[in-house]
Amino acid sequence: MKNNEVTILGAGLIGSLLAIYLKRQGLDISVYDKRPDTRKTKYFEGGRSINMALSYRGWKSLEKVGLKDQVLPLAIPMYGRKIHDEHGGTTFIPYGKADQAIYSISRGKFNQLLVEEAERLGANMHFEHLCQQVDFRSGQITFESPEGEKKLEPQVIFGADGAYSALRMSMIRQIRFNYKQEYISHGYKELTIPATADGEFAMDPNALHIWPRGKFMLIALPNPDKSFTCTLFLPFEGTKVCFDKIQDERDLESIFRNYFDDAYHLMPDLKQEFFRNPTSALINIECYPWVQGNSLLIGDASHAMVPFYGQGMNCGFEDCFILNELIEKYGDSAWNLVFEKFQKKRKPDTDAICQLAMENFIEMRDSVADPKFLLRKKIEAKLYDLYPKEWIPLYTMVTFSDMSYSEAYAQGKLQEAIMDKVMADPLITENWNKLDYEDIINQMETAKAV
Ligand SMILES: NC(=O)C1=CN([C@@H]2O[C@H](COP(=O)(O)OP(=O)(O)OC[C@H]3O[C@@H](n4cnc5c(N)ncnc54)[C@H](OP(=O)(O)O)[C@@H]3O)[C@@H](O)[C@H]2O)C=CC1
Ligand SMILES: Nc1ccccc1C(=O)C[C@H](N)C(=O)O
Repeated sequence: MKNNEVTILGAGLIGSLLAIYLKRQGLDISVYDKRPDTRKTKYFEGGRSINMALSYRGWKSLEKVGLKDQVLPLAIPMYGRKIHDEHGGTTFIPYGKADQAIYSISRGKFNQLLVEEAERLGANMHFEHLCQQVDFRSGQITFESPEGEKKLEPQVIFGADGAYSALRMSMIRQIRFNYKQEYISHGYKELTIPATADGEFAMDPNALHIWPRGKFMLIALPNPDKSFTCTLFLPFEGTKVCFDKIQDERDLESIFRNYFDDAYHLMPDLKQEFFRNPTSALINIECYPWVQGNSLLIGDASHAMVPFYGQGMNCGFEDCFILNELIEKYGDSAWNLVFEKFQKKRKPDTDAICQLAMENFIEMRDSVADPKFLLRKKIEAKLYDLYPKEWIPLYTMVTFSDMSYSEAYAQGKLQEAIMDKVMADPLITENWNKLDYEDIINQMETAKAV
């Protein structure tokens, strides 16, 4: 049956925030998710969750709908990376200026908060509804639900149903839909560092901990219950240290004692968790167009990225913010125009952040262990101090600003080329304080003008 409803597929972080934005526009919203309602049933996430890092774009999108203060208690500020070397030593590398942080947050409670707010504003939430397909000719969606098969014909459909989107699958069957997916060679495993016996954090809670080991790494992000969610990233196969080579507890112990000894002593449940939790894959998805008839893909459904920049959620939230601005500008009866403007504006930006996320893996697992990387960061921080308009470090543009991702990417590449030249000086370690900073800025201005 045709109706005036707007239907959102997926009640994940993006689907729920989108429902909040659209309810505030006064629209009639129904959200359908294949999962059970996690507020009513104990739902096991499957031991495959990675903590997210909320940053400027995410906070800005939450603030716009009045949610920042409610979310803050769920989040822990991390002011920089704490690098753990193989001998148990640590180095701190700040993310930005002293008061700039990214915020560790886990998906469960945060998602519930967004679902509750959407419902409070009047969105109709339907759980255990698996979207099977969308027929673009009739505009009909088919769901499988506990009451059996259901068919709906909403006015507008948003696919916020994640990396394995059913809406996108239906679009793929249409003509001229470009689609690219890539599984990277590494997978991940969720592990835990629990609170200590006296109920404290086992490590500094205000940092993102990294054990960079070249081709692989372990990371840990803090939780409000004083535990850390750790994620081990290893190649699936083919290297000395890979998931394939960890067949039993002895293999596991030997790898942890060799490479992550300080963490090993903080992980009493390592063996159970390692063999119980699944090894999950990491995928990058780019596709276009995002619009088909009355339907639009948004969030991971249109641009699933690897997690290494901590931008997947922030980018999806920014999608909602930008879409909302377009609705405010063109009205909620001009969906075709809004969707067209949205995909044209957003696609270069999501391509840029997908690429940056891939590149940040190499930085996290390898570069951060190199003393020259630290020096490079120091020089860039000084340039930023001296010339705050002319030189903004890439990490700052992506994480602490809302400059478009594509602009940040382009500017970042110019800066990278100039810094490569600066760092090539064999005497750089002794010279760095006496560098001709003005000349570096002039090089940047020339590069921008070309
Ligand atoms: N920390 C983590 O472990 C995770 C983090 N994220 C973060 O969230 C960000 C945004 O994710 P978002 O775009 O909201 O996607 P999500 O994957 O978080 O949410 C999509 C929602 O739609 C559900 N769904 C999937 N297929 C269907 C279907 N056919 N019918 C109905 N519902 C369906 C999913 O259930 P189901 O999940 O059961 O498939 C999920 O609840 C990501 O970029 C990432 O940063 C996302 C996933 C995991
Ligand atoms: N949340 C994550 C999950 C997995 C991997 C990385 C992150 C990060 O946030 C990385 C951070 N932005 C960094 O650059 O140090």
